[in-house]
Amino acid sequence: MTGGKLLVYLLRRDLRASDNPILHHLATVKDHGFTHLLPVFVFPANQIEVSGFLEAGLESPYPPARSQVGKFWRCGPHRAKFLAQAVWDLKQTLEDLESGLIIRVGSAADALQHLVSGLSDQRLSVGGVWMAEEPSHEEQQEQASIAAMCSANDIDFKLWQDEKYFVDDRDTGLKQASDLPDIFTSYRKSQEPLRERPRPALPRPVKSSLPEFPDPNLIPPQAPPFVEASNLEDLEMRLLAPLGSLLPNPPPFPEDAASASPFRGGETSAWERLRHLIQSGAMTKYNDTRNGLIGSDFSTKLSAFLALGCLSARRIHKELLDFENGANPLYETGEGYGKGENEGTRSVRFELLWRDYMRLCTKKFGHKLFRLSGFRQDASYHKEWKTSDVTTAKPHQKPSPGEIGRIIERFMEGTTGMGLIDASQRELFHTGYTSNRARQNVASFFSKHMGIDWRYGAEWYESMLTDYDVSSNWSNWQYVAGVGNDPRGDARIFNPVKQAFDYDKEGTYVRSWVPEVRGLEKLENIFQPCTASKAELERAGIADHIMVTDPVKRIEFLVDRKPKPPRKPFSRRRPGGRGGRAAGGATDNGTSGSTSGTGSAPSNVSGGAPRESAGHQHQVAGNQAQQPLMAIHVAHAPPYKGMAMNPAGFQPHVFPPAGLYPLQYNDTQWFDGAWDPSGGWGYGGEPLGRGGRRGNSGHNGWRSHGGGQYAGYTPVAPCFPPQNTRPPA
Ligand SMILES: Cc1cc2nc3c(=O)[nH]c(=O)nc-3n(C[C@H](O)[C@H](O)[C@H](O)COP(=O)(O)OP(=O)(O)OC[C@H]3O[C@@H](n4cnc5c(N)ncnc54)[C@H](O)[C@@H]3O)c2cc1C
Repeated sequence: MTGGKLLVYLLRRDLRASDNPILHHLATVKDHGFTHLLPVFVFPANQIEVSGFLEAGLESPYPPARSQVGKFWRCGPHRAKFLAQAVWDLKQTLEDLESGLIIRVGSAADALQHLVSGLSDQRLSVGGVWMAEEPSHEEQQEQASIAAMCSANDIDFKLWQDEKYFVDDRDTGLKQASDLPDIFTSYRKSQEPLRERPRPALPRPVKSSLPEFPDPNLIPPQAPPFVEASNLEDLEMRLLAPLGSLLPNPPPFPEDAASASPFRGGETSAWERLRHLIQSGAMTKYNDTRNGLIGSDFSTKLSAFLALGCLSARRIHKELLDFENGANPLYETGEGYGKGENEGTRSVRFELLWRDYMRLCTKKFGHKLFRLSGFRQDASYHKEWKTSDVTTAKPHQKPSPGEIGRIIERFMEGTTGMGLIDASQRELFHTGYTSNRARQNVASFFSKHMGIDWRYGAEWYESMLTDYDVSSNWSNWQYVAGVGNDPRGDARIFNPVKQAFDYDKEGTYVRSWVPEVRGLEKLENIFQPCTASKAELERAGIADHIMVTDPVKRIEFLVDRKPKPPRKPFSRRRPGGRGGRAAGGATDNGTSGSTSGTGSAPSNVSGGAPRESAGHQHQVAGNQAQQPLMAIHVAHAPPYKGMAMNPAGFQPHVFPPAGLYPLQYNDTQWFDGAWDPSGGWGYGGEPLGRGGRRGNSGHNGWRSHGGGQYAGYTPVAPCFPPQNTRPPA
């Protein structure tokens, strides 16, 4: 091919042939100027351990791919395997198109330099390197190093717009990244109606339409000290071999448990999944089922495909459009075929916009994504996070760094003694997946109940999740940990016991992944085994289990048998106002709430979600119909319960300015309260108006706290003036 001009296309998270702007361009535009195309995928040594590819006796030039804070493998076995399958699937697809893919390990810049030098040795010229842009810090650094390498070798370098998002970057209306609103709802509103926003998906190139793949004999082999994998099994084996045992005491895989996301990596499998979701009606039902914990079809399970770019968000949208418009007979069997957008398809679009938003946050905040204090610019925010690192722990830290280290280990093993958390952590460990509902609870428990440096949790997720995505993972962790873009910050705390009652109504999920509790009968014991009587624990054979003898946290929670008092007639409830969401003070995602007095579970302890549900009102109504008879039990007598609050500095009848103020319950937990001079205290929803009614009964100013569903909380005078939380908004 002397005299030919070769284009190297470096693939990263765009592992697909369909809706791929670079392949589409090469397949459809005549004058791109290249005679040959060499698609390349490099397993990046800083993110994925590549020592399994070493030639015998040689050492890696790269440090182990371990995380910064917890020193976990950055890419654990589930994602490594899924990624290997996705890369291999793309290789086969490109071969079917009469092209191909070469697979390398190391740093992308090193690998490309080696290829460029090797190809020039053969007097073949590399004329260009193209790749799709990624917004995250390391990927940007990688782009810069490849651009520098190209410049040094006099090669054209082109960065393409990454087109795997729902609303294309060029259509958001944001002039620059810093224009992104800090509240998702504001961004969403600026993009609605979502169904009309995405650009059309690009077709898959047809056979022989791509520039010729170079003669394999001319392509230099993998640079030493590494060797190439000979087939998919070999690739998987080399990626998995160095990882060894991930935990000192890994939980055994429970009998009868099954992965909710048992899918192979790759574009082929992504399409199968997408078609199944539409044909089976699962997409249509999505809004009703999305908070499920068990089974494959309660949510789409498209996240891992999206994370690696095996599927683009706008391709999902396109298939949904075809279904809604009755334009593809393949989807005829799906409920609602040809009947336009339904609640399910609308909600899926909504979630895909959340994904966009997380990526735009990465663009806006850059490396702050990984910072302990998160996106917050707020100088008054001084939370002391607990750590297992003796060099950074505060001298007065309790538990000690050593004890925190052990707690983190138990968190990863799933033996904290908190059923929902342990079930989710074991599911994650065994399968690489856990639901969004479970993720929210896990992140909240770790960062808010335990107060441990949330980055350990985020890094563990990075290691374990098959669908790990830098923006979605770190932004969601920040959001739940109260340092990201959740306007409620520290005020949003999930009560994992109440959440288990709400979302694991029969205890099936916890029983499934924590088999030790299968012998217990009562739900409250399953969700927190330490609450069971000695006799019950002995009968179940777990009286000496560490989850029982030394739970990392106890959450006082009463199952109250008292019937719910009648609700205030709707006409007598105050409209609008601040605080909770739609009736019941339910926060995001239809977390159930209650409008009644003592004896009902205050929904806001459980809090909302790092995503709102497009159909939350529907869900809330559903939950209210089956109001759980539970109450949060406050461990200490509430000194101000039912009294007019007279916070320091504020006299009765001298109302403070509108804004957010902290309230305290249980001596340790902090919540925000929102004061609205027109309506009193609201605490529960998003105070700055994400829709919905106030969370509590809030009327008559100070007095409002004592009644309503928040009767269990104890506002105490020392909370004022605000401390340990953000200042009034
Ligand atoms: C602490 C925490 C960490 C998370 N880490 C990741 C991660 O690394 N990768 C990841 O893809 N998602 C992450 N999520 C978001 C969400 O939990 C998963 O996207 C979802 O559970 C994947 O299952 P699904 O595909 O069935 O989702 P569905 O409910 O079917 O949603 C459809 C798609 O919308 C997107 N989506 C849904 N919710 C969110 C969200 N909150 N943020 C961003 N995108 C969303 C996903 O791409 C998902 O596939 C995290 C959430 C939390 C609370």
